[in-house]
Amino acid sequence: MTGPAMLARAAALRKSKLEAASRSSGETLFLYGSQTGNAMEVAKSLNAEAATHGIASRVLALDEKPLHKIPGTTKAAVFVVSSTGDGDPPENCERFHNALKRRTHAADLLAGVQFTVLGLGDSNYTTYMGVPRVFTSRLPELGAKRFYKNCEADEVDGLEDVIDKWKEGLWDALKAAVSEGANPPSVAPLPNGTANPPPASKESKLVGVPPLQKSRIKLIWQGAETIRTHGKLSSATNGTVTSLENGNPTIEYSAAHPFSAEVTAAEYMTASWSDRRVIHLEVDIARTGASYKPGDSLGVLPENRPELVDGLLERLGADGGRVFSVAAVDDVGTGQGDGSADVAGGARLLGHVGWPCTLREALLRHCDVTAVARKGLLRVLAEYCADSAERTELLMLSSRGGRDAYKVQIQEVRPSLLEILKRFPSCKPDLAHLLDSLPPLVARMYSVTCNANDAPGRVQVAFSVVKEQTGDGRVFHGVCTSWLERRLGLDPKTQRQFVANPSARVSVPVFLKSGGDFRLPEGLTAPLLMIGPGTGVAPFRGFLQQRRERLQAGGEAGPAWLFFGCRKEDEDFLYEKDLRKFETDGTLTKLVTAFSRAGDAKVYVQHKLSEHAEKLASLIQHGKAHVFICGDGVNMARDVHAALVKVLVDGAQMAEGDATALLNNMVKEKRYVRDIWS
Ligand SMILES: Cc1cc2nc3c(=O)[nH]c(=O)nc-3n(C[C@H](O)[C@H](O)[C@H](O)COP(=O)(O)O)c2cc1C
Repeated sequence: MTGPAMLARAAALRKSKLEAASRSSGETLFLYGSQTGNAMEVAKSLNAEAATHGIASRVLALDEKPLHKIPGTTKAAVFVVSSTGDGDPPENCERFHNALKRRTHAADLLAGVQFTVLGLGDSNYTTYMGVPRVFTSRLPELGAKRFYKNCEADEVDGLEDVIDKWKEGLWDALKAAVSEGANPPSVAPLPNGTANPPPASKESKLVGVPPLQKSRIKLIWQGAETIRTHGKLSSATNGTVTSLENGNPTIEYSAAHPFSAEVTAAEYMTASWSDRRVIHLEVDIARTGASYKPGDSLGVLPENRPELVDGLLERLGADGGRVFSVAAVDDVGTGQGDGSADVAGGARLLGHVGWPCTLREALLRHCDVTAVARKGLLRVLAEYCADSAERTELLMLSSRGGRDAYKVQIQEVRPSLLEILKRFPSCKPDLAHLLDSLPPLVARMYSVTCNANDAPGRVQVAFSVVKEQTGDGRVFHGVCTSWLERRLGLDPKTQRQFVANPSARVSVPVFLKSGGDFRLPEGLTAPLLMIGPGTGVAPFRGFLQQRRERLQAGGEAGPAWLFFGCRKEDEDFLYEKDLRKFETDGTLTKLVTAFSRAGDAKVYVQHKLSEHAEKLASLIQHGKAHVFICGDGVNMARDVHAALVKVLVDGAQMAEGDATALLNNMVKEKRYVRDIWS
């Protein structure tokens, strides 16, 4: 037999073995990649619902189960994935997503695995369904077989209805998929509604209570010794554990592996009398050896408020200083809980917590305890109420029938986990179940606002201190930005600025992330149209520093326009001095400002675009301009897009359809790039 024939035969043999292995065994998985918790909630509730259909399954974040551990152990997989940034993978599926994209796998890597993909996205983003579409195209290329239609749920249409409709056919298809071959794994079907004993009379009137998302994990309490053997630093006094690297150019830093960067400068950029606070922050990254370009972002890993965490520990009656490891509840042989063994069929559960660690560390740095409580979490909390009225109330809030109450009492009022537990005093949740139900505390991304050569060894970012009025008149403080403000010792009332102190250095855990297509075009000739209201101006300061550097090296340059918007010239004109200087030294051809609160009528950047319709239309149509939009709010991006269509209609007498087609084409050519957040 020739070499290639032998290889082909070996591959065929491997494929049939794999197929046979996963036909006769292998589990059903709901795998999610989720940044803000939607996909996680959907996957967890699908997993809980599967039990009501008699299907035994497991739910995992994608990075809890490496790609190479899918074949052989997995029979059917339902992937529920979203995108973040500009078509970027959520933090908890970065590794899986990157592995999936790699072109070096055997074409039959996933032979025998059956799948379907539920993508969550928002069609306002340029790279709509960026990540889910990687899954829908790569899984079959690697030999996996689709057992049910894929679905794309768009935030614009509302996720729930689309997902409910898609779910209708899912269960029969999944049952058929898992029962193909011998010994389908199953559980006795549970009655629809609660997965628990017959409800009390008031409960029985509730409509659409979701099935309970069972705990996947148990906690294994350990001595502090474990921490030392895993090379982490521990502080016996406050029970916190940190695994932050302090500078090693060979390491690639990421959310899972941040760098502890010293703060070198920080100051308010907004007036002392303004209720809006924007902070310019600079950190030292010289020791990382990392490089970046304008358009990239700095990820910051925040901490919850210590008082909140201590209050939670007290309410839970738990000792925050105790160290724990994690094992799967159904773990039989593996999962020694010592941090070295994989658990649950090759998965490392609760990977985002980075166990072993203390309970306080987990709640302080790894679990989000202030996010809007998901219905799945409320359903879990209901399970631990001794008082039946409290249980019924929590079940109602988690139910389909309680949709309006959930909106008002949970989404609008935004109670933290501690506030919910205080409202339901009889609730004594199991710690493992609670930790497994809390969403991860994810990194917050801030656009780099400088050019590397203008701030050697440093990175600068700008961020608004987030505060929102809640439905009951309190103020919700953004986790990361208020943590940074506190950590920097800045005081908005006195406008106290940060002063670097060598004997009391302040550091924050960070990592850099590529901006993808959000880049200053090569060369100088293409006209630039930059639209960045508020902190959306941040990347453009970097673009303009980079452009100035290129201009100094000589060469013909096309025009560059910047549209900036804020409330008032003397209140929140971010980087005013720098922007004006760019205009006077010729880096910027024109700086157009929109002050929304300067006069009687609100003026925004989109209004200013219309004022320059003819010139802008010519730059876009004939000059092949590159258009960049950056800023807070999907609405802003939508309004600016509509204004650009109008610019082409009014300024170049194009038909509306042609104007839209031109802009869509520019998106494809990467000449129209947006970086928006909400
Ligand atoms: C900062 C940010 C960036 C986003 N980027 C994209 C994107 O590039 N493409 C897309 O289709 N949806 C994008 N979305 C929409 C999300 O994918 C969508 O809201 C989804 O429901 C979030 O699911 P998750 O909570 O599981 O992460 C973005 C949302 C945010 C907040």
